[in-house]
Amino acid sequence: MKISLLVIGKTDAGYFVDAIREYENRLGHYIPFEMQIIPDIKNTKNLSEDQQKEKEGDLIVKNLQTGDYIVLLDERGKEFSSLQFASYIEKKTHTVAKRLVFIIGGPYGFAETIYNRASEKISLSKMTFSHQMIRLIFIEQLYRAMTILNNEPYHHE
Ligand SMILES: C[S@@+](CC[C@H](N)C(=O)[O-])C[C@H]1O[C@@H](n2cnc3c(N)ncnc32)[C@H](O)[C@@H]1O
Repeated sequence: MKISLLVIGKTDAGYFVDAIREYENRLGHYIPFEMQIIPDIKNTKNLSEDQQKEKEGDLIVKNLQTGDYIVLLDERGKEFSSLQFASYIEKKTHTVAKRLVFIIGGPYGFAETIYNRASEKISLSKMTFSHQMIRLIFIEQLYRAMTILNNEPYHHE
């Protein structure tokens, strides 16, 4: 199984870029992982929120592959502890043959078509984070999960 994180827009703040790269590199020692970046939509001023979400949705769909298992990161999704998330990932390694694809929405979230396409929604907190910040929080949690599954002394309860 390969894990993909599909995101909209380049990470522009340098402090996020460095931290995300650090955790991406660490993750690569445990599991095939890629962050796929979909370019930002241009001229969003002329679009309604729904139109922007739909355009982003079309681009998301273009980046999906047959057989992908799709999980949306969404503040209204299911919440896990870090131990529960580790066990969730472990189970997915037995059931997902190809790509486990996590998707982070744009500034207004996801279009209805993307909600319909996904198998699950996961929340990292009831609070809302910026689409840039949630990348780092998610990648760190994924790394934490891999260290838990490998009995390494990163996570402490
Ligand atoms: C600025 S938020 C969009 C918030 C928007 N109001 C909504 O209803 O989705 C951008 C993206 O970051 C992700 N995100 C933000 N907070 C999150 C959280 N607590 N848990 C999981 N994903 C989150 C989601 O993918 C969301 O679509």
